[in-house]
Amino acid sequence: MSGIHVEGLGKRFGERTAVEKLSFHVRPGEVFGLLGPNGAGKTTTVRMLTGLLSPSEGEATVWGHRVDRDGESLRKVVGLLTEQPGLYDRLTARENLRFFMKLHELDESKAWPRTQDYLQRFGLGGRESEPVGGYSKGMRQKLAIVRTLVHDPQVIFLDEPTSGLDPESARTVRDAVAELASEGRTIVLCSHNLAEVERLCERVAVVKRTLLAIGPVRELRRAGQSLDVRVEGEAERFINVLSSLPFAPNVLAEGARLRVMLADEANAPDVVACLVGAGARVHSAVPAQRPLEEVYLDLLREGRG
Ligand SMILES: Nc1ncnc2c1ncn2[C@@H]1O[C@H](COP(=O)(O)OP(=O)(O)OP(=O)(O)O)[C@@H](O)[C@H]1O
Repeated sequence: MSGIHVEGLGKRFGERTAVEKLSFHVRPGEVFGLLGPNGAGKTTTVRMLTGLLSPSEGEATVWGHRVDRDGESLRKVVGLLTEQPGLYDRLTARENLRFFMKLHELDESKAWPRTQDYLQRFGLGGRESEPVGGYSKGMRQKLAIVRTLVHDPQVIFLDEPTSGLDPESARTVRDAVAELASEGRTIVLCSHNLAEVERLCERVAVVKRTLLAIGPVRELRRAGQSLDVRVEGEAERFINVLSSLPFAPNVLAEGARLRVMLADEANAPDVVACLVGAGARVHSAVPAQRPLEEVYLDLLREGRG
């Protein structure tokens, strides 16, 4: 069974419940975003899914390996980039990578060419013999990602992979993430950078101890949709007629544009018909997606308590 299957997963630390009744699936080759505020249980979830913590309840399989009992085989198929890169400053990049190859009991003659290919792609080619202590933050992060790939894992968990990177390095890392997914690997991305999540992830789960929402980014952004309408002349004069529609939408006007908030997208044609009936010349009417950040903050507000 490929991909990730999580069913009713939970973790308690003494009196504190860090994760509760979490269920979701991640498909092979998918980049899946795990979002949530500080302390929401993302790291705890990732630690359970990589075999570092045992769940208090529920079940999960990662690429067919049960997280609660197949620890050894699980570690062969998962790669984990934690917030702290965990590299040895006094060792060179090559020595660091060799060390992790040994930990994974890999045949270095096979693992090294593949690893070197990633070093090249990440712009670290030719710097392998330098001590990591002299690397910039971006170089360290990229090396840390290469380190998570030494054993050619099918599933990769990335915790804040671009935090602290300059825009150019962040972009290299993002391109690399997309490329890893295109190779058929499954990627779980924990990030507070919603623009990055929007760019990379097909689907996201928003968690706060438990699951608040899950779905394709596009669909989440469509929830509570609004319609952007461009009319001829000042749009303000149509506010009253639209507000008196039976479903009483909230309407904002700015110049020739109207933003009409709709609870149900099926009402969009009624809005256009009403405007035309009131004498408006409608140039365009397009559904507007809300920024993921707005959707996310609303979900957290609703899920409070
Ligand atoms: N080993 C532990 N012992 C006790 N409590 C813990 C332990 N690990 C995590 N917790 C608690 O579990 C909750 C979830 O923490 P977790 O680190 O999983 O959140 P997070 O979503 O990763 O947060 P952040 O975005 O800040 O990294 C927090 O209340 C945290 O204090």
